[in-house]
Amino acid sequence: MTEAIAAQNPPVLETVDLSVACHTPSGRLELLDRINLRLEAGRVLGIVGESGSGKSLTCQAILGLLDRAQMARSGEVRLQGQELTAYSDRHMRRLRGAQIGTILQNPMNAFTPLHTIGSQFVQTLRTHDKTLSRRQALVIAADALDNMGLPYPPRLLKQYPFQLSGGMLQRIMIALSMCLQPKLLIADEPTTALDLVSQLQVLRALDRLRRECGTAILLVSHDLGVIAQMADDVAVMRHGRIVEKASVEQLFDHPQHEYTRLLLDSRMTAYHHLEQEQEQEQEQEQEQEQEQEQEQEQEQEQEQEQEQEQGGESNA
Ligand SMILES: Nc1ncnc2c1ncn2[C@@H]1O[C@H](COP(=O)(O)OP(=O)(O)OP(=O)(O)O)[C@@H](O)[C@H]1O
Repeated sequence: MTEAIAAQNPPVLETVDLSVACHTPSGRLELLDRINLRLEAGRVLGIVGESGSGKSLTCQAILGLLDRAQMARSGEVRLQGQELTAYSDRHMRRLRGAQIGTILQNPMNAFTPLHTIGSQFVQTLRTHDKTLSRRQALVIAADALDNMGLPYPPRLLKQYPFQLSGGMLQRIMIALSMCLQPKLLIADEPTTALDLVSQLQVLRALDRLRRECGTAILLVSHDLGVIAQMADDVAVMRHGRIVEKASVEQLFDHPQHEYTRLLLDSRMTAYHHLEQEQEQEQEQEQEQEQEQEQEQEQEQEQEQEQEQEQGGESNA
């Protein structure tokens, strides 16, 4: 009975033993080893791990974006219970955008440089709903930008990608996702290239997407702060494998795997170093201030002495 209910409500994303190998002149190289992930609607699954651990490759394998001449994928990728690995490239292209959204580290790559933001909205929205007129699509686009708190949507729609900041483009991408309401959003280091204020705005936008559209988000980040803030569950990757999976609370409070502890420690150490550096800077500033004060006092004393001497001389 429970199995029947589970089959009726499959997770938005499920990977079963997803593996990727690369053909090299010296032989076959295993890059991803039996990745098993499960992500429900409206939830955020974080993937963390050091550089080269296989986070981006996992995203590409799910999206069907691997270079087939170079890489072999095995295992299963299911979107709401539908197995995707047998889909043609054309079918996958249709699925990406309509049901699977992507937000990548460099938002500039997601836009065509030669077209305005408005044209890109119109093109994308009309690909998914052919009954929409250009004017209707622009109204939807302006609403979506406004809804995302982006300033002056009509002006934004007339601008080209190169005229906008990275944070702005990321939020425009999320606004576009809001229109398409994908079941799954794959966000690979979406805040890495951004300043702190833009990071916060993008994370808030992602949070709205999941709350208001029920989109399930696979969030890759090397920043444990971002994961702690956004994710419900976390998978820790190392050398192409998942070494630990847990709820975000469990992972941060009671990490089980040695490598997870190391990752958490290195973050603490990084913060510790930062704090130490800041303290040292403050101490140096204080010392400089004290030295300046002392110099000023000495100058004042010298001036007073000179005045007294001059006073003494004139009295004499
Ligand atoms: N096209 C490719 N050909 C051969 N090896 C590749 C290719 N793409 C990735 N790899 C290798 O696969 C491994 C995982 O790479 P991946 O980009 O997924 O790491 P990552 O965890 O996303 O790292 P980062 O945080 O630096 O982006 C790395 O060892 C990388 O060198």
